[in-house]
Amino acid sequence: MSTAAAPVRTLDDRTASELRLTAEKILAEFGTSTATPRLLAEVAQAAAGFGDTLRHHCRPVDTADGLFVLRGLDVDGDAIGPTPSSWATADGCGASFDLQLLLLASVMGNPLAWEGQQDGRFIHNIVPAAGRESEQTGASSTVLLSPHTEDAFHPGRAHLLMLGCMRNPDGIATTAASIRKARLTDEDIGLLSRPVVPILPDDAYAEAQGYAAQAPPAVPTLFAAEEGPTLRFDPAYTPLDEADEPYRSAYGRLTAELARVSVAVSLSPGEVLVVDNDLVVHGRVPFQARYDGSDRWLKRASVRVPGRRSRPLAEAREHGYGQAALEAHTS
Ligand SMILES: O=C(O)CCC(=O)C(=O)O
Ligand SMILES: [Fe+2]
Repeated sequence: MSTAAAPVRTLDDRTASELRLTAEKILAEFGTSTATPRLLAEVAQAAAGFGDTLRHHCRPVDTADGLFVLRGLDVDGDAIGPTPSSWATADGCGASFDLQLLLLASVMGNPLAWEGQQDGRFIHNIVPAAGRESEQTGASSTVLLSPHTEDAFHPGRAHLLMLGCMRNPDGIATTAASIRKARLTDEDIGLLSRPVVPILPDDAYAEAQGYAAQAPPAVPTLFAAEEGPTLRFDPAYTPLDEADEPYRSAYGRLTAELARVSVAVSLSPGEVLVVDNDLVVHGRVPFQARYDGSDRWLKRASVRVPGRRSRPLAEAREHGYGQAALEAHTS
């Protein structure tokens, strides 16, 4: 893994304060960042009114890195208060940043929420939680969070994943590996483009894991989209032992290639990592949680980009394990 510099887009002070003031005006009106229909309508309207500079910074990922870091947002480490001890107790914490992320997400596309994850919230809190150290979810810490496509089990998963940093005192890195940088033989690409094994719901979705109405659909790992290859990859939740040997070894070579091209992005407060979820798998290096209010704290938003054709059409027939993605704005 390298720490090669990720592409950076820096908001100038004026644009950053316009974003912050807009968020704070909405907060003052509603008194909370809880996404009610009225608040979402106001967010959509405000997002549509932003000028060209902000819009330009929110343009699609445009390099083979498959990601960029947006800089210039302001996070006041004292004002945000202590890091919450779990997502469930994070309501109202960092509310201005929640709304700034929601506004940015609304400029980039349509923010997504899941009924079954973090109670349907549009902005998730990623904090280490006691007792969950070794899970493969955002709440873990002592284990490597293996590289994965976000919500890979679902056809309605995000096109873009945004990770905004509130606090990261030990500089713990998010890892990111782009399929556009990986080198694979045509034979491996052919093998991995066939639907052979399913991707099961991850541990953040207890209800979906109990879904038994229909069998899990086999899905391809790689897809040749018009603009280049895309991937759907979550080895921790892929029953690879159901696949034949040639497939398993091709999968192993893909895993090794992703490790080879992986970069480490250590976010500082106010930085937002934007990852193209069709190009890049992300993860996190292990760390020791403190559980004293000073822990690493990220905010996460998921975005659908209307009209994008980066995925197999057959995904439209998947059941999604009974999970529904909720879109913030009717488009
Ligand atoms: O904590 C991180 O850096 C990434 C965690 C993660 O995979 C996520 O929030 O989706
Ligand atoms: Fe993730």
